[in-house]
Amino acid sequence: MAGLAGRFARRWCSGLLGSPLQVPALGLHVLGPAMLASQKDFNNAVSQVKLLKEDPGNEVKLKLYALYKQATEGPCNVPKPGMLDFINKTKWDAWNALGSLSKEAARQNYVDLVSRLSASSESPSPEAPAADRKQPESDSLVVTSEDGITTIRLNRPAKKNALTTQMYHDIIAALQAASKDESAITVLTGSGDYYCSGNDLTNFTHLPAGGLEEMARSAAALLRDFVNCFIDFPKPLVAVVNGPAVGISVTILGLFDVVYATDRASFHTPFSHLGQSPEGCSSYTFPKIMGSSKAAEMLLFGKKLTAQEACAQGLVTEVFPDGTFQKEVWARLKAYSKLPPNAMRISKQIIRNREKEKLHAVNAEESSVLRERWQSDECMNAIASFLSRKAKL
Ligand SMILES: CCCCC/C=C/CC(=O)SCCNC(=O)CCNC(=O)[C@H](O)C(C)(C)COP(=O)(O)OP(=O)(O)OC[C@H]1O[C@@H](n2cnc3c(N)ncnc32)[C@H](O)[C@@H]1OP(=O)(O)O
Repeated sequence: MAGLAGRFARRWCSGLLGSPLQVPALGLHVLGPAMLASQKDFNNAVSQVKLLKEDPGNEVKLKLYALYKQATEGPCNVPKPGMLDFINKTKWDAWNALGSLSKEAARQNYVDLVSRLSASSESPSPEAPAADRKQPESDSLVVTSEDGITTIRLNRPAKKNALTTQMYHDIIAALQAASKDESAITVLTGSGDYYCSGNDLTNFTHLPAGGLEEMARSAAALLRDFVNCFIDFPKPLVAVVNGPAVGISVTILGLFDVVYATDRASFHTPFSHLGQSPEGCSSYTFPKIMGSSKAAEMLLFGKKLTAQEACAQGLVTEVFPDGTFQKEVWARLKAYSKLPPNAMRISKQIIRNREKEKLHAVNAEESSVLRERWQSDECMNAIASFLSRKAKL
């Protein structure tokens, strides 16, 4: 069996390497004619592929192959190979998946992909920023791609990774980019001793010209967009909870596929203490995950769970000793990231899709209730109290 698999792998690789290489069906650029790559750029890219220092892997080679065919011959125009002709059928599927993409757009996507591959194979950093991704506006978020994993890291350790308004925008952009990049898995984690202390409470102190009402309106709109990105995220989404988690960083865990936590982590949703109400679809996901009374204890009374308790309630997938947490979790994720990405994406779709409509409705309702809450005396007093250092949760 192993011999057969080895022969298959060798044939598969040489089959692809023998052909000019190529983009994801996802992430194809739709560009105006003025921005498209010339034939010369394309020819250069075809030559460049042969000079790549590292083997880009079969997935990428397949993309290169499909884009090359589309760019040179147009939409797939040959009969589908038989079921048992694995290699040619896979190549045909990849080409056929490009549908009616124009030759010019395929050429551009091929050139872009090769340029990303060349840049990453020249990068000296073991955890290089994804070359095709616009980096976040501030240093408070760091996005990297390596080994088939895109990692979105909250990077404000001095403030326990509290989420500023800019960070919400940057996370939205990072998730949108990750949904289209070549990684198989996306991870959210934190720098320093905390995973995240939730919404930065000073966000509420930057009052716009329209006053409190306008602040609440725009925060509710941003919250809704932010949570929608998690609901719609198409690839496996993993939380690597490296320390305590508070507020919205806890509630959105119900929208992740897998949650790994250090035994130092805790999970705290002190909404009533803050005069606020649940968000991140937790009013729906938490009762489903842990039952209504356990969910009520967390969401109404702000009961803080230890990592072990959160795991027993089903909010956390697995807890690791803090000393080996990073090593164990990343080794496991690297192994998972080698699994066929399309199979994982499709399986996630089957698991999640029937819930999506419901989750969007819940998100809309929670955001609208919070819009009112943020204008309440209870909420204003709690935030003033935190800011004046009278209260710590
Ligand atoms: C678009 C808008 C969407 C809004 C969505 C709504 C979400 C709801 C929520 O997320 S509710 C949860 C809000 N979070 C909190 O209430 C946590 C507040 N923080 C604390 O209680 C504590 O800081 C702590 C328990 C997280 C950590 O305590 P510790 O004693 O270990 O550390 P410090 O308090 O000294 O914190 C270090 C500095 O970090 C600042 N900081 C921590 N968390 C926040 C935060 N959420 N908002 C603002 N600032 C925060 C803290 O003030 C310290 O700053 P300093 O060094 O300048 O004093």
